[in-house]
Amino acid sequence: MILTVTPNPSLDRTYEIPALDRGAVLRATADRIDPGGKGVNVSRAVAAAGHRTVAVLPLGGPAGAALAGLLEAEGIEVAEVAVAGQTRSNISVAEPDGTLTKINATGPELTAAESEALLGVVGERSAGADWIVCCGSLPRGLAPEWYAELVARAHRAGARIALDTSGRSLTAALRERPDVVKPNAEELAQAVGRPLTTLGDAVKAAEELRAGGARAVLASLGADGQLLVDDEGAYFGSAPVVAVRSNVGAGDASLAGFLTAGGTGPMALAAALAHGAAAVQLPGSQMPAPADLDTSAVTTTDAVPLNRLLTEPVS
Ligand SMILES: O=P(O)(O)OC[C@@]1(O)O[C@H](CO)[C@@H](O)[C@@H]1O
Repeated sequence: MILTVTPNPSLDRTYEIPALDRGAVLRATADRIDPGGKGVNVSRAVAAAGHRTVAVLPLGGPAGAALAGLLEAEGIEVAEVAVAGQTRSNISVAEPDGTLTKINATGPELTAAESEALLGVVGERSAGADWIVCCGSLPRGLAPEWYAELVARAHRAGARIALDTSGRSLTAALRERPDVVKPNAEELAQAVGRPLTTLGDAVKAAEELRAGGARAVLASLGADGQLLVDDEGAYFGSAPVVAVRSNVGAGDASLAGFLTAGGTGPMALAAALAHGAAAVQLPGSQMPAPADLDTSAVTTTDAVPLNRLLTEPVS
């Protein structure tokens, strides 16, 4: 079973439009609502692959109720902490050339009691979890060390932890030795405080996160591919994408693929790549089902071309 924790979930609304014209009234050619938040997406991809998952969520107001309803319709068990604030709605505006503009709301402020209740529910639901997957931004009211506390408690309960967050909440959690952290290139650069221009820069940065406490680093590098750095060494891989439709949730789909494929080594990296490539070719934050995956085109290598320039360098 994979238990996901999303402290700041959302209803994700996606509007497809011909072109983003600032200041104009724009008519959408298509729109959709997805249950959202990074851990929620991991649960959706895990469920789509036929594995058991439970999503731990603070939920409040009509958007919170709608989110729970959408997840239940996808067959995902929700472990809810009722909160007084309103669950947020996040907006994506997608253009035909693959450009995506996203507005993420702040979300509710959690009280100290709600924050503790959330940790409590994770503790209650951890029994039998193969992985506890902690994802996304922290809502107001939760200290940057909240994930560190969660990782410490989950390790005491014997579970493996995957963490996908950024900034201070990522760096503060490293000391508790999360089993996998999953930054994107920007988050990796931010964590080490330097630009990344080559694959070698990304490997060095991942090693620095490992020196800080992370046991393994799965880094998504956009169109360049993904990097896995763990005790065995460094692996790099890529998967071709025919046409980008929406990259929202692609990193979450990758993480789900990685974990359901064992959560370690090059086979799991290949699964992460196949899931990420499938997700960007689907609308909104739709998660790929097994039929969407094309594993034949994925390549991985442990001979990482360190001098290769990143197509989207982070400065
Ligand atoms: O504001 P956060 O927590 O950083 O990110 C939230 C979010 O952008 O992440 C998911 C995609 O990864 C979306 O479903 C959701 O809207």
